[in-house]
Amino acid sequence: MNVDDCKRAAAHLAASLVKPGMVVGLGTGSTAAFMIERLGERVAKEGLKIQAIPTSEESTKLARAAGIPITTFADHSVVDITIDGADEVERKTLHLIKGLGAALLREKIVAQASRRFVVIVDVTKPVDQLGQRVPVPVEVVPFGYEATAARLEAMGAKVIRPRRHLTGELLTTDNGNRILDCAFGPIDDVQALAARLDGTVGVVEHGLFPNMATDVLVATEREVEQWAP
Ligand SMILES: O=C[C@H](O)[C@H](O)[C@H](O)COP(=O)(O)O
Repeated sequence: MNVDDCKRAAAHLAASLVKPGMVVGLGTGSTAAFMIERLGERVAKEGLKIQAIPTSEESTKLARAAGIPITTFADHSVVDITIDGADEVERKTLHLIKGLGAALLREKIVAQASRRFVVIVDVTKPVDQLGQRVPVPVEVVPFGYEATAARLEAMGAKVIRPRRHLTGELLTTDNGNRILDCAFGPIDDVQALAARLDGTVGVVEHGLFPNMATDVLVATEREVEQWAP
């Protein structure tokens, strides 16, 4: 199995957890895209009746193309299940880093409103310590982002600023903000760092998701392992 086959395997197992009548949070990214495609197949072939809250404009487009009915928090304050990818999963704690796809703010809003938050990853994502492989994406308001970057650097981050598209164009999130990727290196106390980022002026949200996943499905070459906190 290549990486895409692994992502698809985890995505399909997660999609099988969705039951008729559920409000479903749709994550963002390449792994979540396989799950959206699979849910679309279930809607078309089994007549599965669900309503979905996507976590990005990109996932909204995919859901519409797949024929999945969309709803909003105006009609549903609680989400039954959210299925989303991640950039790193800490093996011992199941804390996550998310947001390399710039969708972290809506992803966190939807995950926090969910009864169950199922994370789907391939075998490249688990790490011993968060921050080991990827930076922490931090969504900041455009005004004064240089000052915000300086604050983040004072907290020990090497800040790559601000994120651009591959074309070189400055990235604007779905919420009109910027992303500063903050390399902290291996993070000893994820919750303490999350609290400091929460308290930083100019920071809208960050990609640390401590104690949020209720299930992590990790696809290896041979099977999909199911981890729980
Ligand atoms: O902002 C993006 C999200 O947090 C994604 O869920 C995360 O980057 C994982 O994406 P992928 O499944 O493409 O590796």
